[in-house]
Amino acid sequence: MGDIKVEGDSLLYGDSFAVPVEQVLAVTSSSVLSYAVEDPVPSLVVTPIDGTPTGEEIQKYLLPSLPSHLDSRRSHITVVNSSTAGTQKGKQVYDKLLHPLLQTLDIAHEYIPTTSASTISELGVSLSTNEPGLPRTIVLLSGDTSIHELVNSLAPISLTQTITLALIPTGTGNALMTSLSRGTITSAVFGLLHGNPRPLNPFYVAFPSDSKEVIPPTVNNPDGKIVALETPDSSSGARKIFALVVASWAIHAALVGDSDSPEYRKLGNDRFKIAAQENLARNVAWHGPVRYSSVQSREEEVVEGPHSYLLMTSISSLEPGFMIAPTAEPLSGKLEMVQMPFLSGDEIMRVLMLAYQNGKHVQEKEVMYKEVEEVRVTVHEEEERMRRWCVDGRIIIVPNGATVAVHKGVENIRGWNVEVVG
Ligand SMILES: Nc1ncnc2c1ncn2[C@@H]1O[C@H](COP(=O)(O)OP(=O)(O)OP(=O)(O)O)[C@@H](O)[C@H]1O
Repeated sequence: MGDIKVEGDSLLYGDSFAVPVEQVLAVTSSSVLSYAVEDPVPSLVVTPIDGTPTGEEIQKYLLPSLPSHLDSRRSHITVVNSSTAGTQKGKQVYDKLLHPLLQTLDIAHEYIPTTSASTISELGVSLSTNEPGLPRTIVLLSGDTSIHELVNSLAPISLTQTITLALIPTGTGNALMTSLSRGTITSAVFGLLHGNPRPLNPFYVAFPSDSKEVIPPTVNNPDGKIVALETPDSSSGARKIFALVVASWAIHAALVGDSDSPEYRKLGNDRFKIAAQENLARNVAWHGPVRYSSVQSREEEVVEGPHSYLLMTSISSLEPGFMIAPTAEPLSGKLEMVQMPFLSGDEIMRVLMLAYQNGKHVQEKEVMYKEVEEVRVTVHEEEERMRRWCVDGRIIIVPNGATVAVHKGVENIRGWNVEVVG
């Protein structure tokens, strides 16, 4: 028996123990749940207590009852581990931290480790064919690509259902969770326990029905392939892809596309850098009018081009330090557009390097930076490589003369309300 309280940087329980507060995950009526810093993943530590929480500072750690999304009587909880994500530590995160945590809190759940590149999409599809029952909570141990795949595999439904996603960043990039200040595994687990679900509000890109998708090389298919672009609502005309991070055309899409091609893959980790250098050295311009309605004016304006750079995003930093859209607010539904006219490779590089200085590039006269409702681009390019778009890393090729529309965030995804807890 004794008081349990926060003093300075420690959580104290009588004379028995002290835990650094940043390692505390939760204080329940019978235990302190914290983690031990271990390589390569933290592990759960459960310390039984029989004391009274005291003081204001301890409030944020208290877990008097389970939130609805973690209460297995009120939600169907599935943990999915994207096995190949990042450095493949998802299984250890589950074994050492998440599974013991869920067990200690008596949270019944199913566990699905991915066994192929289609496991996540299959889960997404199955959600609409299952009888509607309890609301679904999906804890996803993954990077951004898996989140994109899950959201984009949801089939249309007529009666709205809600899915709560709890994202634990085990991928290479983790741009979405980093932008939500939950970029570490333990901060995300803290968010899972104490955070409230908020709408994901993904923006979307509508491609014409005769667009194609580049499927990157895999072990079984080392050359990759190009297929017709299909989405779950393909029958209704335009192909809508929901985006969590980025949609781009021009040099950004070109270098992402090149770096994923079989030739560049052989270059290993340097491939993105080399693709960037080579694209900058080409000094080519992309042609086609960019029509946009800014939130400020709400009227359609046109930039005729030619262009070097066009990127739309809902998050501020695509990678740590690279602040491409300084005023972006993740989950807000807001969409920012960054455009540059045709510039030399050296100029593009100079301007983009300013993004590493807290997004200073937006003050340059060459950069157009706007919060937009919608951007419509009509692509006029003969060469296929100039008609490539990038959506969250996927490469889509549009026909010459096609118009691509990028629309700000929406709450409803083909009938689904997808929320993120954190
Ligand atoms: N067992 C598996 N075999 C083949 N592909 C898999 C398997 N498990 C997952 N995948 C695929 O690998 C990709 C992993 O993407 P994920 O976003 O989780 O990690 P990442 O690519 O390392 O991170 P980021 O997208 O943030 O850079 C997804 O496309 C997923 O479907």
